[in-house]
Order: sequence, then structure tokens, then C-alpha cells
Amino acid sequence: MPAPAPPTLPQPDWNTAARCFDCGDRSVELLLRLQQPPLALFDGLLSAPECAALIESARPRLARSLTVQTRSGGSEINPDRTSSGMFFGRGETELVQRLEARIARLLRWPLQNGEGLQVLHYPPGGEYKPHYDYFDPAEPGTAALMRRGGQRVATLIIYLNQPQRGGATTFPDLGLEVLPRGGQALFFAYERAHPGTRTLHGGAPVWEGEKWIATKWLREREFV
Ligand SMILES: O=C(O)CCC(=O)C(=O)O
Ligand SMILES: [Fe+2]
Repeated sequence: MPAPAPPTLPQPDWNTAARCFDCGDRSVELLLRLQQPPLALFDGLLSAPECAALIESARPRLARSLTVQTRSGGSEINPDRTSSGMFFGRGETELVQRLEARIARLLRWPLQNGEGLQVLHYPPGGEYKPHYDYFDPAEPGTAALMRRGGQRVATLIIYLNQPQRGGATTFPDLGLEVLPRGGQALFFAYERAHPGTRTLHGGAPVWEGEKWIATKWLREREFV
């Protein structure tokens, strides 16, 4: 039998119909899957000590989150996003390397096509209003953003802790809410930069406790 063709979008190998997916040094368990848009929730991508270590290595570098300014391709403070965050360079620490290797294996997408891992912290009241992760083709800044590896084609949100109340990741067009739990990861893909993908999503306000996530955005080509 010929080797299976590589996927044209990041996605796990559903053909195995497996409950557990081999990520090299770790196996993750599938908890929920939606076919359209392609979306899946996995358990155990990170261990509890790994979640804690990632939080502690990000904490000293947190700054108020910016969002991509689509008009210019730069970044700006955005009232819709009351979190603070930081980016790790790709492969910056041993733990980041391990995590990136797991993601590449799980989603069958080249490690080089991933942006650096972003860690986000939401204090009580913090939220990220619904948005799309792809770059809007109608915005003039998009051409500059896409020079670094093309469009974003998929997102992996990794939950690093469990807020006591609130902080779900919501998909308004799907009527879906995913409650954060440390070590779990939510994947979704968008084959085109269009609302028809129904990938509108946001981080609902945290009512009690705090929320920590790490986000990996995947590009069409090598991210430089
Ligand atoms: O906080 C969340 O659950 C959503 C985060 C998000 O949308 C992102 O990082 O792009
Ligand atoms: Fe997002």
C-alpha cells in the first residue's frame, strides 16, 4: 500500500479511529471531535508539572496583549483583549521544544510552519472577544503578515490551568463552549480565510480565579 498522502491542512490522522494519539514521548486522548469545522479536544498534551513549568517560565515576560493591527500589519493594544501574554521563540526552551515536537506529530504539520508559542494570562474579568485567527484578506496589513509563512490555517489552544469559574473558549456560530482544564488542548482548522468556516471564537470572561493558556498558530508554509 502506498504511504498515506500528507494532509493539506493540519489535522490528526483520523483514519486510525484511535482513542489515543501517539505524540512521540507522550500519548494524548481524544475527548471530543467535530467534523466541520475540523475541531477536537485532547487530554494530556502536557503533564501537570509541565503546565506549571511553562507558566513559570512565561510569567516574568508577560506584557499586556496586543492584537495584530490588520490595517498596517503592526500590533496594537485592543480593549477586546484584556489579557497579558508573551511569545516564546520556536524551540526557545527544552520544554517548548518538546511541546512543539508533540504538536507537529499530533497534527502532522511541519514544526517549521508553526509560529512561536504564545502564553496568555487572563486575570479575573479578563476576556478575549470573539474573533477569527486567520488574517482578513480585505485588510491592507494582511499582505505584510502573510510574508512570514502565508495564512494561518489552524489553531491549537493548550489549557495550562483551570479557572474556578468562567473562562470558557466559546464558538458562537457552533453554540459550543469548552471549559479549560490543565493539560488539555483544543484544535480547530480553517481551510480558507472566511467566516463560512464558522471558526469565530473567543475567551469568555473569567469570573473567578485566573486562566492560563498557550496558543500555537499554524501557517501554510514555514514561519520565518
Ligand atoms: O482564551 C481562549 O480560550 C481563546 C484564545 C484565542 O482565541 C487565541 O489565543 O487566539
Ligand atoms: Fe483566537
